[in-house]
Amino acid sequence: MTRAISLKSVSKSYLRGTRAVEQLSLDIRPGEFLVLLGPSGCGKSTVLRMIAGLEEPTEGEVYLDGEYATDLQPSERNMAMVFQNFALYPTMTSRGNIGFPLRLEARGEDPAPRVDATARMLGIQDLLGRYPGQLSGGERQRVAMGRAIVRNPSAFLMDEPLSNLDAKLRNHLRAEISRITRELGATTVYVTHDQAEAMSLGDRVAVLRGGILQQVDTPRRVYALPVNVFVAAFIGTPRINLLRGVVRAPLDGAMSISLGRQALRLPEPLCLDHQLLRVQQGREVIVGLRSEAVRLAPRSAAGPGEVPISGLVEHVEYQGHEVLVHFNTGSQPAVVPELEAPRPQQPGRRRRESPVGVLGRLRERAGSLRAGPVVTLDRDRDAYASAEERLPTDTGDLVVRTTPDHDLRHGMQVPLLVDIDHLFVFDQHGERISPAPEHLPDLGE
Ligand SMILES: Nc1ncnc2c1ncn2[C@@H]1O[C@H](COP(=O)(O)OP(=O)(O)OP(=O)(O)O)[C@@H](O)[C@H]1O
Repeated sequence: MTRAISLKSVSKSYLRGTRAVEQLSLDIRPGEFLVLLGPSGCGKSTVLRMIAGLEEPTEGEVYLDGEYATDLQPSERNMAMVFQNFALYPTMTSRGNIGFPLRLEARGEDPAPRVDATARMLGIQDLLGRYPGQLSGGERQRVAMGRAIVRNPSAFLMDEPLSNLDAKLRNHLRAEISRITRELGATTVYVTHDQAEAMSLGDRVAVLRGGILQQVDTPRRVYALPVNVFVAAFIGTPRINLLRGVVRAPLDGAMSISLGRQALRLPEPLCLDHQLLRVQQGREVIVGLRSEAVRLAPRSAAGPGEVPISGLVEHVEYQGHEVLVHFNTGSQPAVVPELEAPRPQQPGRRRRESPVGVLGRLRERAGSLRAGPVVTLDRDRDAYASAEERLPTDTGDLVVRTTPDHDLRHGMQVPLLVDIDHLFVFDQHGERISPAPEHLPDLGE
């Protein structure tokens, strides 16, 4: 059994006035694996709890299989929840823990056959006689999964179920959760702040920010066509390069986007998306370049759609199979306040004056605006300029992913080719303007 879950303009305010979720509408298809993704405090758990019936929406409605369900008790919804702190009863064996919901639900019925079938599915038959204190973290989480599965629920609601486990186990259980939910065909809503987890698990990913749904789409599409600078920056590792640019569209010359000391000349004939950028002439924009959109190669090697720039090597991060090269291209990074983490420092180099004051103010502003404009360059022009003048630039403004076979050292000037097909342009409010919002290329899905 599986079910459709629909939220219609759902909002939730808590007593002290916190607006945790704002006008959220979402249709989750039967059997779908939907991931709710966003930074801490963006309202993911509140959405999940409203679906479970543990929290009542302040406004809006919940529908299950098309039926009005806002007022249904949690027990009437036939959903199972799995939390990160998989609380098992310490005085019961795994068999007792898994069979517990059945004993409540179907009194007098022998739970053993269903407990055994569930344990087989999870590969934990050998653990049925053990108490929680005799199990590892991963084994305990599997028993907790067993307790959720055994009732044959129509939907699973999972709130960061793997966050207490180490990375290796997390990867392993992630694959298992994916397998089991697909085998059962149950609709699954999974909360995480880990974008890699979201991308690997979800049929679709719903990205939240400040209680507002930003985008819901397949992992491939949220990566390839983020609706705004927040989604672009939240999805993908290393983080997308976001640079401040100005559109130059002279009537009698080639169009380009100036990036401070250098410019990206848009290849001619201009594609439709770039023609549409003409109206931005003279305006500040945010240029988004993923680390794979730039390669280390001379101008002479440029293919169609590749334009040359150059960068000064600031820092080289060896990662074994690949290398992340931090370049200084003389451009100014655009800041996404909620996502800004301290940049790594190079050993032996002193950080210039701390930018905490200005960035702190920007963060406060972003917090008070909640999901308002991400970066308002015009109004914050002075604040941004001063923030950036004081930002440490010794880790570069452009991170490029490459193979380990380049011999790169600090201070080298390196020719780069930017693949303009992978260029994003966002307006001053952080909304994507190129590729144009209505542009939906066939991604072969
Ligand atoms: N019971 C409550 N009373 C008051 N405020 C609450 C309550 N529960 C959550 N909040 C607030 O609502 C907002 C959203 O919280 P929620 O737990 O849904 O976020 P989250 O995205 O799941 O965060 P995390 O990833 O840290 O768990 C936060 O600002 C939080 O402080």
